[in-house]
Amino acid sequence: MQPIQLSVFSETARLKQVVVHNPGPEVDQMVPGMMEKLLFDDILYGDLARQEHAQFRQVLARVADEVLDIQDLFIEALQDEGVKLAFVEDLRRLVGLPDDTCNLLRDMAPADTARSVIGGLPWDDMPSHTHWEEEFDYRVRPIPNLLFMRDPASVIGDGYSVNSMATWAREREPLILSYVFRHHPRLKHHTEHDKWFDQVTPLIRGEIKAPVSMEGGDILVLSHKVLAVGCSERTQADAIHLLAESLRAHRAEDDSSFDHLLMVLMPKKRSAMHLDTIFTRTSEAECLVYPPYFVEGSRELLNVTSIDLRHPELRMSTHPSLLKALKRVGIDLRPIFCGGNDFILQQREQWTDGANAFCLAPGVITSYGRNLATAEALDRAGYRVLNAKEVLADPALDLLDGQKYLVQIEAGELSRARGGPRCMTMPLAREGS
Ligand SMILES: NC(=O)NCCC[C@H](N)C(=O)O
Repeated sequence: MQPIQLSVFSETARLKQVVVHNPGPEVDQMVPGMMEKLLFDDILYGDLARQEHAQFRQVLARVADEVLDIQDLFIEALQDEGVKLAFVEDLRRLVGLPDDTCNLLRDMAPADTARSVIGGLPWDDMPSHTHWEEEFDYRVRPIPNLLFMRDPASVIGDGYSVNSMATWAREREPLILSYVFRHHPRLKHHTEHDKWFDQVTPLIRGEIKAPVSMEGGDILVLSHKVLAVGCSERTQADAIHLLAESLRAHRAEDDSSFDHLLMVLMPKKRSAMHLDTIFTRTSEAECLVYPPYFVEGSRELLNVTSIDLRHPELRMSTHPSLLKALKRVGIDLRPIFCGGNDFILQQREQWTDGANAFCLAPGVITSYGRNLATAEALDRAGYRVLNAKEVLADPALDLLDGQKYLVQIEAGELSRARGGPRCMTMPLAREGS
């Protein structure tokens, strides 16, 4: 197996390896009484969600070298019996599983352990009439949000972060990612030195009681030198400071690392749960934005605190907006409006992840097809708008021919889980970095 060198110094450079997760049985088990606690806005029609996700993966594969599923990587990591036993023990410490459940997970083949941890494991005698309202009684509960691979871990430059989730529903996901980074045959050459952030390991060891939260949707690697991180409903300022400290310490050893971390002060609300729900980069010169938060003159403009990572002591400055702060560090982006110029469509399409495009290569993005006003705005900005079916039916179409493209994917089901295309991906490596 060819080792994978972590390398993400850009939001736009051509994708090499990217990790996703096809929504499995974990989404089929959801009943209305579970939705709110499990952070979905509806129950999904699983088969259709899987068809949509398959189309999404095929679009990614038109440009990326490899599109990997986290479940496969997890199974491959668990092939080592010692790793499997250690994982079950850490899961027990993290969430307090009873002994007989741990024994079951230990005795399973790796694929079954992984399937149970992700898809859930009911009690043998679970009554078929169970009415889920408040109680969540599974032997091992399902983790349907793993579909949003962006959030539980992040590759930042040539290192990674094991994130810590703000909600109970997602607390198990980073442990899976931590095991994949540390034990997968293609990734395990990376050491602790390459890990920027991890609250999960100290929590399991009893070294900390309450982790500070940070989720990957808030982390954008905008260049070799600049990161933007949302201080949001899901990511706490203390976590961002820990990340900044870690990057700064690394920089002291090797000055090729990041110079600036721009902390975007976000409203604490579900519609803008992560920075990537309101701002994504689409090309070297452009970004998609939810206008009220980024456009000069708006009363809701988001302020930015810039942390200078080049100095041993903490140096911070404040800026009125992200676009201005970026300009000061040499990144001059033209905003394209999610929802176009109509303020009702801006709100509607932001809610359905119109601002959450995923970049496959500079100027080549994929987004949800339902956001028509956003597509029109991209069309006006010179993006050739195609639907995924047309693209996939035409093998001669070269998305890397130098034009700008928006490939619209079908996502009537996926969008009900309240996350968009960028949320569904975790790049491991992009080109040229
Ligand atoms: N980066 C993202 O914005 N991820 C979307 C996560 C959606 C998921 N249902 C959640 O609420 O965590």
